[in-house]
Amino acid sequence: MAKYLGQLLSSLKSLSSVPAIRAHVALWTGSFSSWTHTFRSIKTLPLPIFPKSWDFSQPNSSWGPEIMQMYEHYNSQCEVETEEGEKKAGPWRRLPSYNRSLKFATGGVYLSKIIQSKARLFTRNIKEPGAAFEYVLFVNEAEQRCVGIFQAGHLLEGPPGHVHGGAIATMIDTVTGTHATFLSGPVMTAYLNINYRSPIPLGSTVLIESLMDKKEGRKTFLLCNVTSTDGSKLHTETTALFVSVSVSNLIQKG
Ligand SMILES: CCCCC/C=C\C/C=C\C/C=C\C/C=C\CCCC(=O)SCCNC(=O)CCNC(=O)[C@H](O)C(C)(C)COP(=O)(O)OP(=O)(O)OC[C@H]1O[C@@H](n2cnc3c(N)ncnc32)[C@H](O)[C@@H]1OP(=O)(O)O
Repeated sequence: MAKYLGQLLSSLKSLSSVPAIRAHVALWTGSFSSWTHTFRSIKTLPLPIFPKSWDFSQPNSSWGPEIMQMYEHYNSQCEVETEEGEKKAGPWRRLPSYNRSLKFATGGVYLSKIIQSKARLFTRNIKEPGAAFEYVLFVNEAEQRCVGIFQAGHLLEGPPGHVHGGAIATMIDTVTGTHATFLSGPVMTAYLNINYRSPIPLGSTVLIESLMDKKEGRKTFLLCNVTSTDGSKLHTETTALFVSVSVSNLIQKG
């Protein structure tokens, strides 16, 4: 087990220099900037994972005008132009999103003994575009903020015509969990304290904003609001705690 885990982690680290998957890998291996700094010198690498994986955080035909408008708003701030007309990274970064975990480590080592080959990320396992969770996440490192733009599909109904509270909690966990991982490396949700203030109409798009509250040792505390996209309507307020974990302990427990 230790041997496989070592291969997995070294594979994750090396993949940090492949731009298309850098953000995804960083979520599993620690803070983005520290890894890019450490592995900046690696130029050519094998591509053992996600060779054909679909990045679900890009627009599809089911996206309505509201989610598209919000997507454009943040995406346009991912790359900005200097006064000299040169392009450079902007304050926001779009996070890619895949429906599966690692399958192969460097050198083609098959990881099915560690990660079930049929495992799929809960929010990305319904194939019909627009039917369930349509969302995209952006992170702002300087401001320690993360936002999710979420369009709720018809399969997420709870109260008639409105989104199920569990589906809302899932999206809050997704945004805050990703944010906490970005800030602190591998974490587990210890609690989500959610106050539901007003229902979310099915089919609508909402903004999920996660803010860093404080860090105390292994504990990362976050605040998260779900609002209408113009900010005029508050749907939920959440306080969340994530606890840093060692990946090897987690796998051994499982
Ligand atoms: C390798 C993990 C990778 C996780 C990856 C996460 C995100 C990945 C990013 C991108 C992937 C894409 C999407 C992600 C989408 C969603 C993210 C999902 C995240 C989850 O959905 S994850 C599943 C639900 N989650 C659980 O299944 C946790 C079950 N649970 C446990 O596994 C343990 O319970 C644990 C680990 C939480 C702590 O256990 P432990 O033994 O490591 O540490 P310990 O108990 O000593 O606590 C240390 C200090 O935290 C305080 N503390 C602990 N719990 C507290 C509580 N509830 N309230 C107040 N304080 C609490 C203690 O009081 C102490 O505080 P102090 O140090 O001050 O004394």
